Amino acid sequence: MSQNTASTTPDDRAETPSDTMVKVRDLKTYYDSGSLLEDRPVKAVDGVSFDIRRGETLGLVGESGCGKTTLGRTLIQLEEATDGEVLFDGTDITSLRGDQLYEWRQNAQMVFQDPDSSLNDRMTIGEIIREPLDVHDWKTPADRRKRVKSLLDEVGLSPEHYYRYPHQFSGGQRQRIGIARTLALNPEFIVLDEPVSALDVSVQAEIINLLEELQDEFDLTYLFIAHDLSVVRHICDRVAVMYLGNIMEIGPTEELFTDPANPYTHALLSAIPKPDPTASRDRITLHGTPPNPRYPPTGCPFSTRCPVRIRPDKHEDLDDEVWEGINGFREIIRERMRADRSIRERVRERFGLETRFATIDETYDELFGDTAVPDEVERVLTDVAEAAGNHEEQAALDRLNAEFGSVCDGVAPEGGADPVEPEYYEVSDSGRLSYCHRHDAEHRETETVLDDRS
Ligand SMILES: Nc1ncnc2c1ncn2[C@@H]1O[C@H](COP(=O)(O)OP(=O)(O)OP(=O)(O)O)[C@@H](O)[C@H]1O
Repeated sequence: MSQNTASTTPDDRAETPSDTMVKVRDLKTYYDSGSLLEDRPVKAVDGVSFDIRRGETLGLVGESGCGKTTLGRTLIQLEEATDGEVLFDGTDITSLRGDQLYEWRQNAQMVFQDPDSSLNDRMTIGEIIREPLDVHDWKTPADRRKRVKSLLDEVGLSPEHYYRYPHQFSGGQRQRIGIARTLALNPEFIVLDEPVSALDVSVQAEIINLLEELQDEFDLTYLFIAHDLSVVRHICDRVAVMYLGNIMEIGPTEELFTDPANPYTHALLSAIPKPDPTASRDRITLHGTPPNPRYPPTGCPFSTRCPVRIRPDKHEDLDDEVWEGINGFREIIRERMRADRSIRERVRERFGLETRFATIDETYDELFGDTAVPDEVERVLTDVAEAAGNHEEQAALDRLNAEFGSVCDGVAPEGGADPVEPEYYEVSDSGRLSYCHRHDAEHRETETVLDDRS
C-alpha cells in the first residue's frame, strides 16, 4: 500500500465529469418500523458516498442484510432516500417527483434475482416485454411489437416465443425475458440484483456472458449486486464492499481481491468457501453476526467484530485470549440488551430462576474461566458483570467502553464528547479507498497484523 491519505468523501478525486454517470453523496435510506413499541428505524443504508463511472460494472458485495438491495433500489428511486443525494449526470433524482420522476425512470432499470416473481404468469412473453413500452406510450403498437421481437433476438430467444407463457421456459430463459423487458426503454443504467444467484451454475455463465455482450452493444452501466465473489471478480471493473449500511472499501476489482486493505474486506475474502462441486451457490460465512441495523455501534460499523480493533494504550499488551473474551462479553451484553425477552423471562431472571438465557455468571465463566485475567482487568470485568446481572446493560457497556474502548468504538482520542467515525483513506495509487482508523499513520502497523492473519 503506497499511500494513506485521509479523504472525507470517496471518489472526489480529479475526474472529468463525463467519466462519472452517478454521484452518490451521503445517501441514507432508513425504514421506519411502523410500530408504536419500536421507534428506532432500520438504518439499511447509513451514509454512503461513491461514484459510478459511465460504462463500468461496479460490484456491490457484503453479507446478507448489509443493505445492498436497498442501496440499489434507492439509486433508481424504487425506494425513497431518507437523506443525501443521487446525482445522475448532475440531476439529483431524489428530488424528482411526479412526471419528472416518471420520465427519468426510463433511464434506469433493475434486473431481479428471481425471474419468477417479476414475470406475470398470466401474460404472454410479448406482453411482459412490451408492458414498459405500453406504459410509456412508446411509438405505435406495431413499432412496439417489432421492438419486442428484436429484443427477444438480442437476449438469445426467438420471435416465436412472443405468444408463449413464462411457465413454458427454463430459469435461464426466464431471466433472459426479464433482461429483455429491462432493456425495452433503452436504459443507460441497470441495477442487477443477484441476477444469476437463483440459476444453475451451468446457466449462470451464459447469462453473465449475455449481460457483458449487452453492455458492450448498448453502452450500459451496471451496478452488480452479488453474494458470489467469484462472479464479481469475473464481471466487475470495480467493487464496493458494504457492511451494516456503509461502504468499507471501494476500488478496482483485481487489486481489492489480491491486496484488500480494510479488515472487513479481509474477513469477507478469507471466508470464501473452497469450491465444492455439490454446492449450487457459495455462501459467505464470517465469525459472529453483524449488529442489528436498528442499533449500529458508535464509531466504526465493523468494530464489534473486527479482528484488529485498536486497543487503548494501557491494554496494548493484554493477552489476546483475554482481549477476545472482553470483545465477546461486550457483544453478549449488547445482545442481551436487545433480546426479545417475554415478561415471564424477565420475572424469572429477576428472581434468579432458570431461563432460556444464560446468566451473566455462566457467560463470564465460559469466557474467562480458563484464562489468567490480570487483577486490574478482573476488577473492571466484575463491575461490568454485576451491572449486567442487575439488568443495567447500558451501564455495563459504558464501563467496558470507558476501560477498553478506543477510537474504533467512537471514543475520541483526546477525551472529546462526540463519537468519532473513521474516514476514507486512499490506500493505493489507483485511488482505492478504505474506511478504517487503522490506515491512520498512528495505527499503521495493522497492515502487518492483517497480512499475518490472511
Ligand atoms: N421494506 C423494508 N422494511 C423494513 N426493513 C427492511 C425493508 N427492506 C429491507 N429491510 C431491512 O434493511 C436491512 C438491509 O436489507 P437489504 O435487503 O437491503 O440487504 P441485502 O444486503 O440486500 O440483503 P440480502 O443479500 O439478503 O438480499 C435488513 O436489516 C433488512 O431486514
